[in-house]
Amino acid sequence: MTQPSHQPPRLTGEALQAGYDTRRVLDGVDIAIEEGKLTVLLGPNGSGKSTLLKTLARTLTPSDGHVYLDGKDIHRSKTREVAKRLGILPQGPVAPEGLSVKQLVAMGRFPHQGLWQKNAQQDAEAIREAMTYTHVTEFAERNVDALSGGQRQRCWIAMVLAQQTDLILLDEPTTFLDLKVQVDLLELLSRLAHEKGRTLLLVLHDLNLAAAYADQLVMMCDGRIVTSGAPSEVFTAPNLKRVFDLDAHVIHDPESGSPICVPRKRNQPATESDVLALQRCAM
Ligand SMILES: Nc1ncnc2c1ncn2[C@@H]1O[C@H](COP(=O)(O)OP(=O)(O)OP(=O)(O)O)[C@@H](O)[C@H]1O
Repeated sequence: MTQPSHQPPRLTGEALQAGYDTRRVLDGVDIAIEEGKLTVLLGPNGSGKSTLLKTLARTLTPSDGHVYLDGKDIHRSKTREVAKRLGILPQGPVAPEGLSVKQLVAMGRFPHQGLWQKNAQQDAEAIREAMTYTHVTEFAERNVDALSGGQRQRCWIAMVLAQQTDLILLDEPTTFLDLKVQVDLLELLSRLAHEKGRTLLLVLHDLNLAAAYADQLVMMCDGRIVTSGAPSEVFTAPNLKRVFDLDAHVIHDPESGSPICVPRKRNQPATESDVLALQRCAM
């Protein structure tokens, strides 16, 4: 895939407070996304991962604090200027009705197309590459809304890749994908970071895939960052308990050394209310 032409971007958030109407979600978040690395945000449902991603990507304005992209306040920067540096795939995107896959992927090129300035050849090449990388070329002419959840997800990722930004933020990109495709996607994203120098920030729910592919893990709970660092440092049983309230053993993959969490079976005897709940399910 074409090499980005700029220096790797530096994205930082300082003392971020953000939320929705009167509801505060982020409560004083400081974060620096490492350049040319793959960083994964982990945390339980509702802990503020998407809110942080949106705030860093400029789609949500913080009530306090700042986000800096290459030293410049992102919320004071122009949309097109930011879109040339940063691409985001939000959670559960919806395509306009009747759009073909190729048209969707082509939407990723908008920051590169001025009113008077178009580079059709460069656009076509970026679209072709992104579709090849995500294995959606065979669907090119089909309507996005006629694809399966996993096929559609790959098309959205192709759109973000076609944008050819140095910084890529993806909110739960592996949703709907079967395990093999999840692994393929994470391999691709990892290559983009390590071979092409792109900076990636992902929200993932699969703890073991996150630990296997992330260079950096950022663990969140209740709108705050609890801990962050290399998986070998922070993917520990005490941290999993602290962040997810999960009782688990952490073992290590004999080949790669990556930490793996194995939830501990409780083996508790069924209570009266468990039996009643099972009976209700059987009715
Ligand atoms: N548009 C919104 N309006 C109001 N509240 C919202 C909105 N989006 C999220 N929230 C609330 O903000 C809190 C944090 O949500 P957020 O989506 O950031 O969490 P998350 O960690 O990404 O969760 P999940 O893993 O379930 O996707 C939650 O309590 C959620 O209900």
